[in-house]
Amino acid sequence: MKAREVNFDGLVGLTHHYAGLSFGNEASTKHRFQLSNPRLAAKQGLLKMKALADAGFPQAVIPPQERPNVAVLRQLGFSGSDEQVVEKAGSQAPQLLSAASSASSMWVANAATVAPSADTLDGKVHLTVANLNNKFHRATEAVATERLLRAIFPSETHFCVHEALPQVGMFGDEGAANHNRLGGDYGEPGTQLFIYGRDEFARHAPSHYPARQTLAASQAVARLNQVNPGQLLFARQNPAVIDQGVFHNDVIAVSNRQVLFCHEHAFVEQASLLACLHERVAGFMPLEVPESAVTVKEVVESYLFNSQLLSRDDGSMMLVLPQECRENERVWRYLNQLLQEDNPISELRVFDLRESMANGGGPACLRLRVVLTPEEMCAVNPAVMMNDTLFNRLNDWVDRYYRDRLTQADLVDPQLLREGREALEALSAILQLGPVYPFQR
Ligand SMILES: NCCC[C@H](NC(=O)CCC(=O)O)C(=O)O
Repeated sequence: MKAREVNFDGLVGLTHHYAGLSFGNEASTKHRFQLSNPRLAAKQGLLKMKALADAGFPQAVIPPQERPNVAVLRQLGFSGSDEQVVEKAGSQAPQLLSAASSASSMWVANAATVAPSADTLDGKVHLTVANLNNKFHRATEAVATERLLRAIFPSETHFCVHEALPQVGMFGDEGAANHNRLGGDYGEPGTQLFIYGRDEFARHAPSHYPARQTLAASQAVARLNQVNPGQLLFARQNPAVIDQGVFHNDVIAVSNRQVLFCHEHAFVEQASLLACLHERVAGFMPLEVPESAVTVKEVVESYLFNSQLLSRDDGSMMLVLPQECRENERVWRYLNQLLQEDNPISELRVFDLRESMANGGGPACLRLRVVLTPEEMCAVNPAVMMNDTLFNRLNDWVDRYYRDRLTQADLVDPQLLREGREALEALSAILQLGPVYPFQR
């Protein structure tokens, strides 16, 4: 039995809403204050998980975090009972209540950077939690993410979960969204390609939008994860595309095994990076999309590269795309042409993820890839693995607890806080997580 890639998808939380919190992420800015539908959002995500599990791709789920985050509001000076804290924040600083209520932990590609055991010096699977330092609402995820990952990967024989890097801009780290692994079979040592947008020492940075990932952070993550130094590469994302809304590398590139599917403007000195990958990766196959076929603007609108490239046993690959790709004529034409060409991609699969997409999160943002050997797989908390039973239970759970409309103004409702806690109490039992949530302690 060989190692397999397991996709862990974030389950959308009960307070999913559009607050325009992410400067540099154009979808977030564009949909600020629009009406959201948390129930639909959670169901759209669950349907993707179920469909991929049914198609034979190992699939698991990562639960949402407790929101509103009362502790962080207390840290900002709001006081009284939990309900009073929320009420005061809502009336005095609604934007802070929004940040403390964001369901952004759903985008688990930003939860951590993972190193499979085939790549590490101690032969364990390493996961370094991302500090998400660039955005306040996201930086508050790190502590709870660590706790959740420990509940999902409890075995210290097989797994090593590292706390996030220091919370400072110099070490801004956004996790797996800026990390690619290339190679042959999943269980063989791979080449880990870390992508950064900012190098504080060299003063490389875009001019308009922030670059969230730094080189210093990527290097620290590689050290913590004990990646064999011979398997490491660091490359810089093109600052011009960050300024066009490519706030994470997974908005402009996706890799799987020997394939790197990316735009021609994705990286600085792209030709030499690809030449280096040709030397390192046996059978390396770059699929570079030219600007003449799909512009960077169209990339950002359609999320073409925020797709999942999944391997079948016969070596062929399926590309999992958001429906926005089908709705863009030029993108869809390019994709159908790609299917005809000589490459492993043999199927396109489209999902409606509109609720998440409107905040800038596509199929790839919603999943964290973890390569596991059969033995490591057995050491994962089995209750998080997606199957018919879990799918039905989670759907019922969503029906029972989630609202179907939410605006920023609703966040102040103390009933939402109570609903959330009741729901997470039930969820932690379904997923056998133990008392992971702050209100349970
Ligand atoms: N990988 C996709 C991450 C999307 C996420 N969006 C947000 O947080 C938007 C939240 C809001 O604006 O309500 C981000 O930008 O980090």
